[in-house]
Amino acid sequence: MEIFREFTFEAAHRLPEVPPGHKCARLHGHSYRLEVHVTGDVDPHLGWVMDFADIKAAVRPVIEQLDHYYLNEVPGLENPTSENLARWAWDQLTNALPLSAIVVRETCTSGCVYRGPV
Ligand SMILES: Nc1nc2c(c(=O)[nH]1)N=C([C@H](O)[C@H](O)COP(=O)(O)OP(=O)(O)OP(=O)(O)O)CN2
Ligand SMILES: [Zn+2]
Repeated sequence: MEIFREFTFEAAHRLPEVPPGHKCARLHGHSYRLEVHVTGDVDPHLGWVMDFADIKAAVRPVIEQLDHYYLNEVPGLENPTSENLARWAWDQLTNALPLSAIVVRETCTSGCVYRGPV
């Protein structure tokens, strides 16, 4: 079964590789939403895959690197698209959690789903 927990953070970014005149080349910010999905068997006694609190504890140091930062200055996020942010978050968390997906939402209508390297 798959469970998830959602986190939010505020951050600024610009996209350095977009064509000249693209609006996203300009400095701007988002109220990001990061969903961390983990997978596993449901423990028959506890009735859960994992305590949501354990997901929160694992993700906290990741959010602390992002919240109220200029993402372009975070090592590994020099081109902070949703896609690169999802991959970066996966790499940060893959040793701590049995990940199945990372979902990044930049806005209410735009985002990406990363299910790990294939
Ligand atoms: N595939 C991607 N496309 C875009 C990304 C991205 O990370 N991956 N990022 C951006 C910008 O960060 C932009 O701020 C967000 O995009 P967009 O959905 O266009 O945001 P708007 O709220 O401005 O959308 P409108 O509906 O046009 O108002 C761009 N593309
Ligand atoms: Zn943006």
